[in-house]
Amino acid sequence: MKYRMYKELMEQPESLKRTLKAEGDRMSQISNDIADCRRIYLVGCGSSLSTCYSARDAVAMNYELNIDVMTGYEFYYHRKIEEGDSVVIFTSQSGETADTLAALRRATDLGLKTVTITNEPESTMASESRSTIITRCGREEAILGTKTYMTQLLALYMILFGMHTDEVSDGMLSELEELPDEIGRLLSDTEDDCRGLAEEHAGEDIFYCMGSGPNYGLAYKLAMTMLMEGALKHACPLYSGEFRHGLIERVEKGVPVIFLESGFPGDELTERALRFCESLETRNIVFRMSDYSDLNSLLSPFVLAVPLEWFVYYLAHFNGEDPGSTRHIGKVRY
Ligand SMILES: N[C@@H]1[C@@H](O)[C@H](O)[C@@H](COP(=O)(O)O)O[C@@H]1O
Repeated sequence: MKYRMYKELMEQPESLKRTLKAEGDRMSQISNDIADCRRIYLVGCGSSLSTCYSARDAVAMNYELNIDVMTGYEFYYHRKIEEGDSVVIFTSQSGETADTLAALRRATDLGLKTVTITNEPESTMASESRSTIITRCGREEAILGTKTYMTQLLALYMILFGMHTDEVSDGMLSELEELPDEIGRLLSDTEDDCRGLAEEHAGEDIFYCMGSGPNYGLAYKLAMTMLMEGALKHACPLYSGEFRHGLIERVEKGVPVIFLESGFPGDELTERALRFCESLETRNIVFRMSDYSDLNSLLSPFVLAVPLEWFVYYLAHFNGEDPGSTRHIGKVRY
């Protein structure tokens, strides 16, 4: 049986391709416009917030930029927001989320440069923001965000790496162009294995999800939207380095822990946590970038998202749930 989300998953390569084509020039124009900004705020909620974490952490591994990530209401209520040479980049697939919209209005009141990355050209945020990037996904129904996640992340990487002119950014910008094909390949190559993995773990109630560097953002998305919203499972995200400050006391034989590993410096801690978990015989599920793609490891939040999407899709299926549906909150209204 195929749920509606299936089609949206399959549309990810085309959405990436269309977004690159239609918005590539505007993204590099924004990179130039904000190149001298002293501080960059990245603001979003849920799946959109996760793209902010990943982009910040990918950039931080290469450049010294002042980037703060905040949820919509955090930005709204934060007493001190640096004014002057600051830019606020908002991510909201609907362009209507109340939290993020409140933050946009505060940024506008403060006279800050604002950029909104959204999938809805007619949304309130698109009309109130100084600049906009429109991700070209067509309507997305799945609560957890699939193609809008991929394209938002693409836009953030394009803008933030595009602020630099050196080998790292040139390499990154050209590898981003390869993503549509790579994501297409992964969609067909990983479905069967991840379906099997989901069947094996269908009865679990909770998953701990950890990653380091740019994979933390993906671990956050995995727990908050993919597992909790999509598969209706309990889930908890954490930075790998935080393992020994809480979870270490809770892991025991049989507890499922998902590890995202991409060979980042911080993955030394991911590996250490994995070895500890192995010694306790927890149920470890490991997603390694090197098993899936030869692209730059900084692109692992795109690459690993695909097997995770299949895992979550089938986890919901084996529990009799529609992975794209919602019980309470509803897809943000348009
Ligand atoms: N249930 C949805 C999440 O899945 C989504 O990530 C978030 C942000 O939505 P948007 O990206 O439209 O601002 O809103 C709701 O909480």
